[in-house]
Amino acid sequence: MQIARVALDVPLPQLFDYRAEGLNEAHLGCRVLVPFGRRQRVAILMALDQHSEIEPARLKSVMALLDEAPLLDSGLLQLLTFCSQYYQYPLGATLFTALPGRLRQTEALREAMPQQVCLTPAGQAALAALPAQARLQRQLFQALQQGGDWQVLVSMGASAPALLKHWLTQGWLEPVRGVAPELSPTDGPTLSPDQGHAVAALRELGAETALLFGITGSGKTEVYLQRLAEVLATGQQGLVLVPEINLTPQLLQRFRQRFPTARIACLHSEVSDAERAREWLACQAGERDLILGTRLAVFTPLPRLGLIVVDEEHDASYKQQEGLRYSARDVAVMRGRQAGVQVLLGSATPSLESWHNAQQARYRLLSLGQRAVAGAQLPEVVLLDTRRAPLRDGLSEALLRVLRQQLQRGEQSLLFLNRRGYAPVLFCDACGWQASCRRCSARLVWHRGERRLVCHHCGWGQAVPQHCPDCGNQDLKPVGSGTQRLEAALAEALPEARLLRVDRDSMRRKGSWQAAQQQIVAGEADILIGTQMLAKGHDFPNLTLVAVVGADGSLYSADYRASERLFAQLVQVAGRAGRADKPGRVLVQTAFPDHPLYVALTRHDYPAFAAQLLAERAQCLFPPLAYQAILRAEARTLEQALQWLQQARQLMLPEQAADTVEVFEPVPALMLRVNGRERAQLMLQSTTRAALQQRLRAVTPQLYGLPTPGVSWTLEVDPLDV
Ligand SMILES: Nc1ncnc2c1ncn2[C@@H]1O[C@H](COP(=O)(O)OP(=O)(O)OP(=O)(O)O)[C@@H](O)[C@H]1O
Ligand SMILES: [Zn+2]
Repeated sequence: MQIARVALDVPLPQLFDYRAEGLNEAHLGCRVLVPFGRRQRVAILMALDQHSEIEPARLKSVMALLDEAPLLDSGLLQLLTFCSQYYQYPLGATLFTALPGRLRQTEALREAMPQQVCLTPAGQAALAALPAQARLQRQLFQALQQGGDWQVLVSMGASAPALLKHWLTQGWLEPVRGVAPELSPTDGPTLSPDQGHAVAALRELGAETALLFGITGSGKTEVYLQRLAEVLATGQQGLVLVPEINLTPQLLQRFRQRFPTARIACLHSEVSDAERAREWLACQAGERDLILGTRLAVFTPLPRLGLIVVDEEHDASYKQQEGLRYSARDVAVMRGRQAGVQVLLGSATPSLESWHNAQQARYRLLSLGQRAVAGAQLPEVVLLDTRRAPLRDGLSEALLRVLRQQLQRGEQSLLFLNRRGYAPVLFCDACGWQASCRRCSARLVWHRGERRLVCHHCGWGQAVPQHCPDCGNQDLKPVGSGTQRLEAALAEALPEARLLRVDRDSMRRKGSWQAAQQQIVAGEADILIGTQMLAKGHDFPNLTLVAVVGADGSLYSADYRASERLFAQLVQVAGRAGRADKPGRVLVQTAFPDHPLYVALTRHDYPAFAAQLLAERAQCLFPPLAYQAILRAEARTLEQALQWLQQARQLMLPEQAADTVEVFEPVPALMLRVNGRERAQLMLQSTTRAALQQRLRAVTPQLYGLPTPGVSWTLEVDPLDV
């Protein structure tokens, strides 16, 4: 009896056995339909076997084979199997994460058909002697002599679809791998010496990983374009990953302009399900040359892959925060290694992980030290000491003065504050009451426009109370500033300025961000007020001043990654100033002007700052000098969560004292309550990745066996937020 071992999209770590006749090795990676519980489900065929642990009487049968050719080729299966093991996430759920939503269901079958087919030699032989009365078959055979469009062929007769599918399964037809059009990229600018050196080095490097460290505006994108042109010219596919917020129409435009004849797939969160499935299949059929996408695009099937680029490789959005908690950057590096293609990571502020790898010569380091546009300089960074300057609504008089000068000169300014809403705290100074969320251990943020208090963690909200619910005091005070408050204060102080606020609240409607960008480029706004949405990757030529306010809060955070992030953020936002011919300036309002982070910022010295952070991490044994995994549990009460983690810890403890994996005590999470559930976590840590992986592999399967009344748990490898 033949057994099919299949992967299902369920939160269980094993594969499932079914009886299956008529399947063979060529079907591995195809989808099949199987009964599961009371339902039918789509599964992926992973292995064929003659034996099963399940008694024959209890084995159910595969109901149908859904694909003619594997949906996941052996390379992707290998990559996803690795991800499942590395991230300790069930294989089935991992595979289904990689599939576009449509292809996880049976309905998508029509779309899974090839676009173009042609006869194989076997097909030529088998169909040459068709009897005269088989009219439709003869017509199809005739039409197929030149190869044919699937949609046209299936419409030739009522039974044409069935016939063609049958011929496909017989191996008489095969999908036509799209023939790449003549690729003639338009010319880019003459490369700067740094850029030229980087491109030459990458050409020599072969299938390794390189870190392109280039200051903002140094022309990293130009280096990617150059390398992609070379790769595409040899008929290979290029995969470019960017953070969600950077995948703008402008960026796509830049790629289209350079590669006018290339077939470009654009995969991001606003692409519809149907579109995503279509593009995915087109990539798989080799009918796309260039793939521009966000995190999830790292799993796109690419039979002719020749280069992977990860732009802004330090960006936190490459990390998936639910389900399969993968880092798309790390998966890209792994994919490159498995597929034997080069991976190019780029950033002005590399993650310490990548920087460390480059220092250790695991990655090849390439640097761009100058701005690309002739004459463009890095902006001067000036610290505004607020210790002696009173702030009104978060703004100092010195800052207002500079903003006024900017207005007179007709140049744009950007005010950066990474906190939306009006004020982060609503406070009663009679009794000390603060508005806080009922379901989270978080304060409610006052959104003045909507007259509401909103929790930024769970979304719960309420109307702003007229008086203090504890003591009745009517004089409730907003404490601290969000973007809305800055906007209101500026409207009062500089009534003649045209203000534009850019944050997740003001840009909620689809298309509004795009409209705002056009407005900025057209010079229809004088002062931009924004969160990190405004910080990244944009080129606004008339923007000459960036002012940073309210950044001090992240300097002394409990999260050891906070200062790495703040630095990256400030370099990014500072990099928006003076990108064209006018020089730019950056002002930072701070009460800690001697802090090493700000000092490094004024000197534009990422390497010095990185060296200092790495020294600190080495001292405390934090990543990248150690490897971590976090086991999180949540329940109605903290007690339950901690208890479950205690049991888990017993399983996880090392058997020998010499073991290098540390398993810490469970502790309450920094944000204890979210959405009415209480959370706790325990950390595993080791100085070697292999030891940590080995321990996780040994114990994770047992976690599924622990009793979990009311407790839900997740395991995260290489967590970014601890
Ligand atoms: N060799 C060159 N000669 C002239 N202009 C160039 C050259 N390379 C890039 N540029 C221009 O310089 C500007 C910045 O380049 P690019 O966007 O590639 O930089 P980047 O390093 O990716 O920037 P950032 O990381 O700050 O977003 C762009 O307007 C680009 O067209
Ligand atoms: Zn909440």
